[in-house]
Amino acid sequence: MTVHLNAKEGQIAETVLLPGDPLRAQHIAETFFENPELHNTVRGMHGYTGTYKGQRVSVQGTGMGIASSMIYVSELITGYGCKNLIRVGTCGSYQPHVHVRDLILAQAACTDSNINNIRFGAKTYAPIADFGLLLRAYQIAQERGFTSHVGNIMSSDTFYHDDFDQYKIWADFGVLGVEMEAAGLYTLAAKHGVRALTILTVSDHLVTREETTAEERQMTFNGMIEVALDAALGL
Ligand SMILES: O=P(O)(O)O[C@H]1O[C@H](CO)[C@@H](O)[C@H]1O
Ligand SMILES: O=c1cc[nH]c(=O)[nH]1
Repeated sequence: MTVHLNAKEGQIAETVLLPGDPLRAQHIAETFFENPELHNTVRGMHGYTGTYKGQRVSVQGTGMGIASSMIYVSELITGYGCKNLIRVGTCGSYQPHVHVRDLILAQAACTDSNINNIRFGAKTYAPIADFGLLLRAYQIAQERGFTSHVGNIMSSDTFYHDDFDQYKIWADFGVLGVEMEAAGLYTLAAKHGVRALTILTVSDHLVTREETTAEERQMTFNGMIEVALDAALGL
């Protein structure tokens, strides 16, 4: 047990999918896992372990934001020995060519969080995905015919900005979209020498203002889950 997870030793697999939403964790376990078992109940942040195509795999909700998700990522790595961490989340698109329901494979993550300034001071650390996982996920997405974009994203501490148009500075530098966790995940994975990737489904669009429903965000977006699970097979 760790401070925020009450799974027993050995109850969590080396590969863990990480949605922000604990109800998406339940949906993933019930839809994709054989024999899913609930491994965490602390704070209602549900986590499940089962098998996928015969390989043990877990899914753990992380909550929203770098602060919450880094607690779970830290405990999964240091408390349970997890080695392959794949975030499966939603994001807003910053780019006209990146459409709602497209996939983004986050090669790297900018952030407005102070989390890395605490570590690195005035120097800038560049949080990046594991290249092997990224390549596998991209190839699988291509084979399945999913529209996917590989590139830089923004992990923001702020969902509601006072100035809506502030995203344009990032869009001008090619950043594809915005979520709230990947930069923390990539930084911790690098520190501990484990693999990490973030796969996102575009749930809303900052340019066109198109949106999806909460139910769709919780219950669908299964394409990215298939990509994540198949990319981790054999690891
Ligand atoms: O869909 P999830 O994984 O929660 O990800 C995105 O959605 C939340 C904001 O609505 C943030 O956690 C953001 O990163
Ligand atoms: O963090 C997020 C997630 C989805 N859409 C956004 O605009 N931001």
